[in-house]
Amino acid sequence: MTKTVIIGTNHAGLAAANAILDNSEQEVVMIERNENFSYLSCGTALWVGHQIDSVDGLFYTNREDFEAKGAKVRTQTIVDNIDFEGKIVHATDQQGDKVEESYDKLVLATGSIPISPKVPGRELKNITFMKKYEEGQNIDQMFEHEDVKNIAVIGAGYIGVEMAEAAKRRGKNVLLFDALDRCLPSYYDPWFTDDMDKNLADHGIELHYGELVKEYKGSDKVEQIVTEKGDYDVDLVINAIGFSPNNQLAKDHLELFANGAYLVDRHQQTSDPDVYAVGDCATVYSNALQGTTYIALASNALRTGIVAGENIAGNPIESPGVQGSNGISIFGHHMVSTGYSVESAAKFNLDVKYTDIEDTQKPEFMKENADVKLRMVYEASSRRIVGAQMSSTTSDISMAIHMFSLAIERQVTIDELGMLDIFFLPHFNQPYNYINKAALAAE
Ligand SMILES: Cc1cc2nc3c(=O)[nH]c(=O)nc-3n(C[C@H](O)[C@H](O)[C@H](O)COP(=O)(O)OP(=O)(O)OC[C@H]3O[C@@H](n4cnc5c(N)ncnc54)[C@H](O)[C@@H]3O)c2cc1C
Ligand SMILES: NC(=O)c1ccc[n+]([C@@H]2O[C@H](COP(=O)([O-])OP(=O)(O)OC[C@H]3O[C@@H](n4cnc5c(N)ncnc54)[C@H](O)[C@@H]3O)[C@@H](O)[C@H]2O)c1
Repeated sequence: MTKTVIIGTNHAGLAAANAILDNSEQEVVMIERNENFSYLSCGTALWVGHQIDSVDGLFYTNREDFEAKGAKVRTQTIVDNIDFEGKIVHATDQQGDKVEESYDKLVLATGSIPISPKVPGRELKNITFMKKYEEGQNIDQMFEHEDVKNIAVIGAGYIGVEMAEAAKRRGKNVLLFDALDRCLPSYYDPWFTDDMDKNLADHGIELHYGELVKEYKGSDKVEQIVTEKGDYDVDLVINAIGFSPNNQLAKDHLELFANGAYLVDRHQQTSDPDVYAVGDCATVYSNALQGTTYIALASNALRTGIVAGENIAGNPIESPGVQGSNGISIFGHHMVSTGYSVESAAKFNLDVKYTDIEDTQKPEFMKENADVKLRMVYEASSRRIVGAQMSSTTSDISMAIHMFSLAIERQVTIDELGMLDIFFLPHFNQPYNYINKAALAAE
């Protein structure tokens, strides 16, 4: 019987385990450093910001679910190294005992590690990342203390903006720093982020953009951060300047992408045919770019896990690739995007054009309506869609972004969207939908 060892059992590893266990009779061993399974860090800001009542719903499965399907589960066990020649995983369990597991197939699902700003003072207390459940617990507890007043969030990407909102909702003074001149620069063009920055400022968040932290100061705990532009008193610092792939176990054995991620094919197979890599530790195929890239998202982790698991179970499916679709909702301001913005396309040497529209979802005579802002980005030569960004201050318009995700995957052109059959009913839509209008107006 084929034996598969899965290292790392968060979203990607769990998806791979389910796919193998549900589709074959194979032996599966799951090894995880943490005690808990399946923590949805995506919900941390909602929990810590007291927008949901309890953290319990942020765990969607547990070890018993996998043991019931026949898997051997080792939690609180750290994999120390792998003998790729002898096909043996070496680990240490909670008691400090050495553990060995042989394998026929290996799945690396070791995820990502938050990047630490390399500045003096970063070892001081009250400086934290926001990735693990325990870090969320710690931040939540610190927010309880009245003397923890000033919170600095470093990095105005997804985690930073969400944690800034959470801290503000808990009544803190929030200072949000980013190296670049606006929030969410990797996902949206300024036409969208200008609105989000105004939203953040209107809710009392102090924006410090284009301002790099040079030092953290304090005797035991952090007391001040020093940037090129000033010194600021702080009681807690949350670092959120991005992730890097956790490639520690196989970086000397496998082919790597430019940022260190395990390079995989469309079956999630690495340069060692018996080793698969999934989720944040691996590359993805981008349909917008039509090439390999790195995008750390839970949604990619789940899909890549399924692909690897199905292949190991004997069903040789290929990944359709990803668009990196994502979304954010801050104080009721909703933004969603897929593929590339105009700015990010330039970084990847894609020559693009774009078409914009600001409209309402429904005809003006409808009492309840939604404002919609849309930018569609298309390749200049082929006119295929390579990105879309949308926002609304009133309504959940997120479902439309999934259509753009499919359009990118299937290489639909901007001209095809002009004539796309979008139905009309005043309750839902205008006779000319905003997608049709913007596509017809494209240069
Ligand atoms: C605050 C926050 C909010 C987020 N919000 C969203 C969101 O809204 N939408 C979205 O799509 N994505 C979101 N993400 C990103 C998403 O959480 C990650 O992309 C996702 O967790 C990746 O899953 P993974 O299983 O590949 O890796 P990870 O979640 O990093 O899991 C890797 C696992 O491997 C284990 N491991 C590592 N090394 C070893 C070892 N040597 N031995 C044993 N075990 C090991 C770790 O303990 C861990 O459990 C968010 C992330 C954060 C931090
Ligand atoms: N809603 C969502 O889909 C969601 C939510 C949270 C996290 N995530 C994912 O998790 C991953 C990690 O999120 P993240 O917010 O850490 O990364 P991110 O890439 O979204 O943002 C990092 C930010 O840090 C800034 N930065 C980089 N170096 C800096 C420095 N030295 N000083 C100041 N600013 C600096 C960047 O300009 C960027 O704005 C991402 O892949 C993200 O997409 C997604």
